[in-house]
Parts: sequence; C-alpha cells; structure tokens
Amino acid sequence: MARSVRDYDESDVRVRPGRRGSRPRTKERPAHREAVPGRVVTVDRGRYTTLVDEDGLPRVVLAMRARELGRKGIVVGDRVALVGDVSGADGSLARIVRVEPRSTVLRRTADDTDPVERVVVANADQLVVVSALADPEPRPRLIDRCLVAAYDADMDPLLVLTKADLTDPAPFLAQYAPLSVPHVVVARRDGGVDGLDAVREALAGRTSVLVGHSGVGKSTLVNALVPAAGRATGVVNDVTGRGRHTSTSAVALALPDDVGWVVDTPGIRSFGLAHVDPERIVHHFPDLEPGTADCPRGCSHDEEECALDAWVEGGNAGAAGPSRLESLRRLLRTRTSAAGD
Ligand SMILES: Nc1nc2c(ncn2[C@@H]2O[C@H](COP(=O)(O)OP(=O)(O)OP(=O)(O)O)[C@@H](O)[C@H]2O)c(=O)[nH]1
Ligand SMILES: [Zn+2]
Repeated sequence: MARSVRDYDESDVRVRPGRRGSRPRTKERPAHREAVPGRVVTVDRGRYTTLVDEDGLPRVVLAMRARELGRKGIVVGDRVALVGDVSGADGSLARIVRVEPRSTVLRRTADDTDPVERVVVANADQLVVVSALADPEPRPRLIDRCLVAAYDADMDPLLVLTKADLTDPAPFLAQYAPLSVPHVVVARRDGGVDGLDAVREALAGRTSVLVGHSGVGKSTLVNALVPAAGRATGVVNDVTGRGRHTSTSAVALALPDDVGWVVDTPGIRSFGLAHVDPERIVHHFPDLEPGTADCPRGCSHDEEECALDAWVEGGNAGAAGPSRLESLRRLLRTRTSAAGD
C-alpha cells in the first residue's frame, strides 16, 4: 500500500512527507498524532478493523471514526488515514480522520431489514459471481443482476462456476457465451478443489468481491484461496473482543504472497439496479455501442424505435450481433425485474 501523505489536511495531523518505516515496530510505541494509512477489512457496529502496513509487517488496528468525519460512511475496502493509538496493541483504539477518494463503489440493494441502499465495498475492481452448476441449480436472473451491478460499478465481472464434478458445464456456458464474460470452472476432486490455479490467476493483482447465494461453495473457495481465512477472522475477533465473527459485514482478506484481495460478502444477495443508466451497460458492449448513435433521445435500447435492431441486421456487429443484442436486452430488463431472485 503506497503511503500517501501529500494531502492530509486535518488540523491535528502532523505531516512528515517522505518518512517511512523509520520508527521501530514495537508494541510499546506511544500514541501519536501522525496519520498512518490503513485499509478497512471489516466493519462491525461502529468499530473498523483496519490493516496498517507501514513497514512490510502488516498489523491489525482497531479504530473508530473521528468526529470531524461527520456523517461520511466508511466501508470495507476503504483506504483511510488513522491517528491516535495505531499500535494495534490489545485494547488500543485508533481514530479514522480521513477516507481517501474511492475508485469504485459497490452498492447493495435496499431490503426488508434496511430500506436504504448502501455502499458495501469500496475500491474493488472485480466482481466474482460464484454459482454452482448444480445443487443448487444456477439462477441466471440473479447472475444477470450481478453482471449489471458490476458493469454499473465499472468493475470487471468474473463467473466462477463450482461443482463441475456434478454436471457438464457446457449447457450453462452456452447460455452465457454471447456475453463473453470471463469464467473459471472448478470442481471437487480428491478432497481438493480442481481449477483453483485458474481462479488464483484470475484474482492476481486485483481486489475482487465474491458474491453468491447460499450453498454454491463460496466458503469452500475462500478457504482454499486464503488458507489463513479462518485465522484472519480469529485475529479480527481477538482485537474486537467480540468472539466468533457472526456479523454479515463483508470481510476483506489478503491473498497469500500479497497478490491481491478477496472480499467475502456473507449477507449480500443482490444489488439495487433501479437507477442504473442503460448507457453504462451498453458501454460494456463495444460492438453494439456505436449503433446507438441513431437511437431516439433517452432510448431504453429495449423499445421499437431503438436503432440497435437495424445496426445488427445490417451486419455491423458481426455474426454474433443478434445474440449479443438479445443478451444486452436481457441484462437491461433485470433492472425492472424483482430483486434477489
Ligand atoms: N460436489 C461438490 N460439492 C461442493 C463443491 N464446492 C463446495 N461443495 C459443497 O457444497 C456445500 C456448500 O458449500 P459452502 O462452501 O459451504 O457454500 P457457501 O456458498 O459458502 O454457502 P453458505 O455457507 O451457506 O453461504 C458444502 O457441502 C460443500 O462441501 C464442489 O466443487 N463440488
Ligand atoms: Zn436504443
């Protein structure tokens, strides 16, 4: 994580540009008021568990929000500046004085228990939709909704299809082929996970949010990818003193060898799509997008006057044009279909 001190502007933050790792890392380090950068790994009832890596020895630092932050939300994945006791020692509590600008935000849909649509993860660049090929059956409408959420958030989607040992993945893949979404197929073999290397490769160098409904094998995957996942959660719980981690908050886990992050999202089943602008989705179909030039103003791209039909019929999007347009419209329609299914 790059240390960024250039623009700390809080009055109680003393800026010392260019110094890095000059203090010895000891548990006894006194409280000080100089901001250090950290990344939020989980949020639980007003306590933020952050990972601070000043000198290549990452440590878990528990923090609360500073008053001067006002009502600004802090979510998993946020890069923050911490002051106060940033030692990470037992019982210590730092303060978050700044939230760095976010590169992306992923919002969860409003639901029965919480009517407000909320940002759940910041700064992720890939949305990994985990789906079983069987047991439970894939839910294409839910997958489509996740793809739309990814496109809207400017995140790259990745499909991870589990349980290929139970059924042939070909029919499912055929259904998704026109979207050309990257995918990885995994299966259980000899007590291990077959295809794990391909998943690792797809996650390398990225911050990936994993979503998937219950039973698809997401935990199995996370545990295989991050052998220390259980332990990491344990550390978090030691620090927060809250016992077993039962919250439904997302948890960011560092992949071994520092090759990226995965954010596990236990409680997130769907996304709010009502306000998604069709143009943001079409933008991910570069073969079709130029054809919208002749559309009427405010075209939904799913109406009679839409210019895309003529564009595709004219062969402008190649042989795959018709199926691509059909898939695009299928995604556009998820915005109005029921959430969560
Ligand atoms: N046959 C087969 N079973 C699998 C595979 N991956 C996971 N499972 C099984 O599927 C069940 C669900 O796996 P989990 O990893 O707990 O699924 P999850 O998505 O985390 O589900 P929740 O914990 O309910 O959120 C378990 O019994 C796993 O052993 C696979 O590739 N093939
Ligand atoms: Zn149109």
